[in-house]
Amino acid sequence: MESKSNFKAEEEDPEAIVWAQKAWALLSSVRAKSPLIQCITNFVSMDLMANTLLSAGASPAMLHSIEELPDFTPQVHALCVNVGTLSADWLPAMKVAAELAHNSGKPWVLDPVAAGASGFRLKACLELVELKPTVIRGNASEIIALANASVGPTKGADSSHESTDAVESAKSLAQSSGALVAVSGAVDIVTDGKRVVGARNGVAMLTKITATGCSVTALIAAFVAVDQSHVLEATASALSIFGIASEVGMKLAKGPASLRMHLIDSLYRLDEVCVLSHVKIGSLS
Ligand SMILES: Nc1ncnc2c1ncn2[C@@H]1O[C@H](COP(=O)(O)OP(=O)(O)O)[C@@H](O)[C@H]1O
Ligand SMILES: Cc1ncsc1CCOP(=O)(O)O
Ligand SMILES: [Mg+2]
Repeated sequence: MESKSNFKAEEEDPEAIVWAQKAWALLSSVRAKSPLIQCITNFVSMDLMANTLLSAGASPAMLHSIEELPDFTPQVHALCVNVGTLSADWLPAMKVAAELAHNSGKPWVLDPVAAGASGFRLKACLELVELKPTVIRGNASEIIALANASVGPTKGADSSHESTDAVESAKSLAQSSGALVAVSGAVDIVTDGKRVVGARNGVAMLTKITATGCSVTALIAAFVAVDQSHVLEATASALSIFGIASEVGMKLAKGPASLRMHLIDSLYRLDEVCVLSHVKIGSLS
């Protein structure tokens, strides 16, 4: 473990140390407050998403029955809606939950999985965007499809673009929707339509584990839940913290399956020295 005395970021880049301190403060706040995060998500991601939230200190509830929403959703600290295994019978509950969260002043985060894969999915995602998500987090292809409102050649849940290809799409989607938009990739990009911030943590092998994108979206919901007034900072910090957990986990992993395990263990064990010395967040504009 590095010692704080070896840490030179403060002398080298004052902005970097401010970001690192923010990320640590937000992770500490999630651990202290243990926000309740409702997840309406796909069948593939339920396990990893719930375990990601638990290892970060949050409290997950994978609850999607429309009959329960009026009682439950107003009580949560944030909502995560993910359309990964969308079917027509799930969409009404997603919309009702989004409206309940919005009307209760609770943040909600949209993951538009494979938004451009079909007309049905694109229309559903655009209708959800109308319901005022606090954050939209997708890969580059998903954000480009949403910003252009277009179905196109697709790799399904995976991206066929680099995150840097999607900066203008992300800015325009943020401006048109009022949401903070995050594009994941080798560089995670976060924009409110004016500011653009990049987070450069993470390992490429995350793309070989299904549902890591879904899980980092839920982690964003937990970070925004504990600091609703700084959505951009909370989103960039969640992306960076998840990336750091993967970097630490990668040192012990032999491949995707063991990285999945070490990712969760590392997220649970991250300490201040590790976070302060690993955060790589900075302005891109
Ligand atoms: N080339 C890469 N290098 C490092 N981290 C990456 C890379 N690609 C994606 N990631 C990370 O993997 C996680 C999932 O992102 P991504 O694969 O883009 O989402 P999705 O699974 O929704 O397509 C994010 O934490 C992201 O930062
Ligand atoms: C493979 C797959 N198919 C439908 S949802 C899903 C999981 C996608 O997870 P992620 O977007 O995090 O890779
Ligand atoms: Mg995804």
